[in-house]
Amino acid sequence: MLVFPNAKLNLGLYVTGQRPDGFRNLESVFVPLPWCDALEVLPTPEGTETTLALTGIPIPGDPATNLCRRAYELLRADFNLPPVQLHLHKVVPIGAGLGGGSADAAFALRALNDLFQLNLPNEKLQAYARQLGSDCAFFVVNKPVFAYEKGDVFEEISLDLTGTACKVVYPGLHISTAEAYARVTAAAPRHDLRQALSQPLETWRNTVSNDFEDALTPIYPVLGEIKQQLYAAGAAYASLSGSGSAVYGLFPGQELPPKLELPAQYLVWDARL
Ligand SMILES: C[C@](O)(CO)[C@H](O)COP(=O)(O)OP(=O)(O)OC[C@H]1O[C@@H](n2ccc(N)nc2=O)[C@H](O)[C@@H]1O
Ligand SMILES: Nc1ncnc2c1ncn2[C@@H]1O[C@H](COP(=O)(O)OP(=O)(O)OP(=O)(O)O)[C@@H](O)[C@H]1O
Repeated sequence: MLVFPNAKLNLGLYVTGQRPDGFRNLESVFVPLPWCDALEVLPTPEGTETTLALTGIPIPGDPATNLCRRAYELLRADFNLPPVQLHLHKVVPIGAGLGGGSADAAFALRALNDLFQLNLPNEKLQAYARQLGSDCAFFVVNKPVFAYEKGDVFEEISLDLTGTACKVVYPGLHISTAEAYARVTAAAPRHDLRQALSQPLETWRNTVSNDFEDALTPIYPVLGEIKQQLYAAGAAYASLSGSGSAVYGLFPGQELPPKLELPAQYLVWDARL
């Protein structure tokens, strides 16, 4: 079975409080971004080892702790799954705030559920996904949502950005999520995100913000420079995604986003949502 785990964008993000479990509460709107990895899951005969082949962008850390493998181990513990061959081709940048690793985990759960006909409903898959990371549960249903608590409890919203031209710029900075959270002071949300995002996209610039952007831009000025370039090129809205370092711009009404003069080592994704 071959699946294509996609990334996500955060439209606004407020870190709203400290939780007893050490995590933070947040409020954010998540939307799918069709920048994708590829993940193949094949059953192998009993008696063989489960394997994980990794190609594409190198993933830091021990492959034994790769989120695809952890997703498999989680289900195997409960469902006595046969061994599998996993092959992850990594395309979405890491430490980018795009949820790429989380998507790999959630798509692995979904693929194993389908392949072995486990018939787990989305609520059960989300419960497994939450054990693998706060962002993972979003990718089970993979539709725009207002997310709260750890970013893993959702309320449906009617927000349709389909067809909107979008540019995502990854400047090659790997910002660890834990480091980013450590730099943000929790506070009450400045706006009701659902209300702000129901207004025309051109108004979001004044109402929709990301607390990580405010905390990280003084340390990594390049984030502010990219955002300024996106606005100068005609973006109606531009922001850091999640805890960065990817910065995106939305260009409604345009076929494709304009070209930007950017250093050759930056990764750029240009397409329509
Ligand atoms: C920044 C976001 O991408 C916004 O969508 C997410 O909140 C990050 O989610 P994630 O990458 O799945 O994060 P996790 O793997 O669950 O946690 C990584 C680290 O981020 C911090 N963390 C994460 C989520 C959260 N609600 N509060 C936190 O404080 C914790 O220090 C944790 O050890
Ligand atoms: N399949 C995977 N893809 C990417 N990173 C993975 C994967 N499996 C495990 N990891 C680990 O997760 C770390 C990336 O997590 P981090 O939260 O810093 O970045 P991120 O891109 O914002 O994460 P996420 O993609 O989960 O939102 C990597 O350094 C790597 O060690």
